[in-house]
Amino acid sequence: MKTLKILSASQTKALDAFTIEQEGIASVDLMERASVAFVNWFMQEYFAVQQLSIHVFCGLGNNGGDGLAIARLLRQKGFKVHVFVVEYAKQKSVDCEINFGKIQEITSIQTESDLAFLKNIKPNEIIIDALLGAGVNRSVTGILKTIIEQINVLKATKISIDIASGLYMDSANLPEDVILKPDKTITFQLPKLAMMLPQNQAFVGDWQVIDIGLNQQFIQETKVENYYLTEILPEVRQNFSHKGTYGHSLLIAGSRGMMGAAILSAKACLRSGVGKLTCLVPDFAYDILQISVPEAMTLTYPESTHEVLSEIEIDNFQSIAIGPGIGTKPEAFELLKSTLLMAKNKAVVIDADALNLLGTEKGRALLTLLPKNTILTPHPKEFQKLIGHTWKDDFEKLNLLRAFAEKYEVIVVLKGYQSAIAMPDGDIFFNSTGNAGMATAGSGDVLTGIIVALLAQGYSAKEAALLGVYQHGKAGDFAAGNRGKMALIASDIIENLRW
Ligand SMILES: NC(=O)C1=CN([C@@H]2O[C@H](COP(=O)(O)OP(=O)(O)OC[C@H]3O[C@@H](n4cnc5c(N)ncnc54)[C@H](O)[C@@H]3O)[C@@H](O)[C@H]2O)[C@H](O)CC1
Ligand SMILES: [K+]
Repeated sequence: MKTLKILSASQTKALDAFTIEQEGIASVDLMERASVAFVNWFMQEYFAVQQLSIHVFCGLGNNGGDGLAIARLLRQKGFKVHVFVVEYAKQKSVDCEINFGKIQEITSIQTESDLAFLKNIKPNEIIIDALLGAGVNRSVTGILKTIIEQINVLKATKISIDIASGLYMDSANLPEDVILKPDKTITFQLPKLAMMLPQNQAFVGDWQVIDIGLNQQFIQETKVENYYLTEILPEVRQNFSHKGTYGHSLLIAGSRGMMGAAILSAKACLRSGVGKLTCLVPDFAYDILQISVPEAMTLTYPESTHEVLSEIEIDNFQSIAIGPGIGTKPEAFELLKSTLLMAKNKAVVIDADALNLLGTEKGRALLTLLPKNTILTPHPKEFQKLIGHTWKDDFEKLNLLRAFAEKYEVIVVLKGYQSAIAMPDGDIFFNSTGNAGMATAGSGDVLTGIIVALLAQGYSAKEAALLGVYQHGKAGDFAAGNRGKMALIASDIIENLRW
């Protein structure tokens, strides 16, 4: 498994300082290294547009220093670069001052009347935002606020250095804060927590990490609770294996009008390496299941009663998933309750309607029945129901997610772009795969099928959740590559699973 740690602002500062000390270099040399890394990225991306104007906006701290160094380096490469230094305070940081001294042709901006030139910036030109970086510690005001507001309405491509100016890297901004809205953020060394959260979408754009060679040992030894998951691969399948090696899943899914959910989950499960799958569905759906998913076995229960599970040999199964399409009628509640009572010590996945049922007054009383390390896969609305209230911002949502996983000793996959996967030990992993095409009916049912299959094969709950979410996203990315995000349907995710 490969991850990038997400450090806090103070840890990032300490990493910076440690690298400087350890390598015996001056901080301005680290600034140069970061700027060279940015320019190398920029050359690959924009080499073809060398004749276009680039407008670099610099503040007075080290982010501004980066901007000045980048402007100098881009000019050396032959780009047409205009440099603006916004004099919002009296003093520059030491390294900003040094880079200020190394560059000519700077436009100084002190008042709002200096901003008339902004309207001459054309839509096909590039703006580099080096006004404020990781050092931002208060709401932006005055001339900085005005210039950010005016840059935000320009159509030019905006690229933020390290982080958008005005955005806090590890805490919530005020709703009224003015923050630069970049098309891209090129961040140094490690991703920042702010970049993981939906509320910051407009202030992040597409983000990318560039390596500036900060000290790896320090990163390794730094304790964090947030990670960005960049890769996780399945284990190799053994030559002398048979279907018994890979476990037997029980999938409890489907109801009248929602059998598709059961079928999608079942197919995804079978495409994810499970040895055997049994689907438990209402009696009317027997033929539907048998015809749609011939690889699965089918058990049924009378649609109208909740006396469902008494005949099931629960010990035959290594993993159980419940939820997709089961509906929220009282019978479904009884089905969920009896499943949980039987499933002690089992590897369990809870999704969709099962989450909606748990998210009722009566349902929340069942939370203590969840076997340790149960995997719950809510989207934000379902999670809100589970905890019984909403949150004021995404940072609070993350704290609630962590607290819930710790309290009930479960794993919670909060679905969405960069899904957050919370572990019982308090760690949260953000997924790097997936795309907006996957925001479509049935996508979650597919994820449930994948995860329950991995559990049956003996992956730990943590591995199954991480591997399942990652590969689900990867399949979605292949699918989007084949036919575009808008055309993507949940079945395409199943078709594009590659293990
Ligand atoms: N990560 C690294 O190892 C490296 C980072 N570099 C760059 O350095 C910045 C962080 O620099 P810093 O000087 O700490 O902060 P800023 O430039 O973001 O802030 C400047 C200055 O402004 C003050 N300030 C904070 N908030 C406001 C505000 N709302 N309005 C006005 N002024 C504000 C604050 O007190 C600061 O003193 C990082 O992002 C990277 O771009 C290195 O160059 C390379 C190594
Ligand atoms: K910036």
